[in-house]
Amino acid sequence: MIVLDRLTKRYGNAVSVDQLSLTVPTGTICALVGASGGGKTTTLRLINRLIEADEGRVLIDGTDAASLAPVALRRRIGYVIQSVGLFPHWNVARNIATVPDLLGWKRDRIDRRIDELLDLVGLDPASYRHRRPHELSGGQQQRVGVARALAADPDLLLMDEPFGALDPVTRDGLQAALLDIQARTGKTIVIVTHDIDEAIRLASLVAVLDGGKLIQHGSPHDLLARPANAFVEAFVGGPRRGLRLLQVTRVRERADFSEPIGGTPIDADVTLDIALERMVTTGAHRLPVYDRAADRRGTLVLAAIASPDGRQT
Ligand SMILES: Nc1ncnc2c1ncn2[C@@H]1O[C@H](COP(=O)(O)OP(=O)(O)OP(=O)(O)O)[C@@H](O)[C@H]1O
Repeated sequence: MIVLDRLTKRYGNAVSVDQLSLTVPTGTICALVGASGGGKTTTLRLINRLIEADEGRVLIDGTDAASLAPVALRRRIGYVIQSVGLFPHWNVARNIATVPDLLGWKRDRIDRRIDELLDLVGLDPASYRHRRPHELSGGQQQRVGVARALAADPDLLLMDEPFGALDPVTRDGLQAALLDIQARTGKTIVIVTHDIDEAIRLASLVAVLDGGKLIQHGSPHDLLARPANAFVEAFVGGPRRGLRLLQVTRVRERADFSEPIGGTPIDADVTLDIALERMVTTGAHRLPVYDRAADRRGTLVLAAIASPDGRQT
């Protein structure tokens, strides 16, 4: 678990991060979002002490980060940035081995770890191990950046706009890869993004920052359903808030399990946007639903999707 406790950073008279308190439970992906200059990058850098706080503390599993030596901190926290920051004259393997080398791991352990990580991020070790960064696409470089950050098996991964510069298809693939890595490793991840759709897809906890202050935090559904103020409302949704709500609400929450109908069912675990898409493309106003977890069948009607509180009218 990571706890930010009244974290504050000033530059001259300007406050970049202002009394920021936030708890990120272990195994959670937390997205820091908000307008440009809101203090997202500064917060990330305060967590791994690339910059020092003027006030407040960062606790990593109960330990004050200020009490950890820099090498210990680097081992516990992986860091991925948009420009990747791979060393251009080192090959992929050596780039990934940066922190294990620093920690004095034995050669064969490092080699095993490099192959394991390349597999994890979806790059074939035999083809990519010896390439230099300029022989990789932007998306492949970003995958190597993630592998490097995970090399010493840190508890916490900090990612600053990691997929920001990539085309939508590559970005989509890397988001899926990150979700898969998180599911397999259970890492705690804090990611800065400008892209609210990325935050909604990846994070179970979204923190909205403005002027260095935490304006609201909660699940994507919380923020979309109950934005705390006009800033959050405009930021998380604007004219697409209703559509995004469909992306974070599951069919099971709106289906009626008392009256099943026949036909090929839709999975109760999929989100309402998928169900609506099926209704639009097939012209159906009701869909059969199957809830695998409870082995029950039901029905989803169009009116239940449109109703904000889930009641059918
Ligand atoms: N080294 C610095 N010296 C002076 N001011 C700084 C410094 N670093 C950041 N700031 C200021 O702190 C504020 C927060 O910056 P920060 O980079 O954390 O915002 P951000 O939310 O990450 O923005 P963006 O989305 O544009 O990357 C900004 O007003 C910025 O100008």
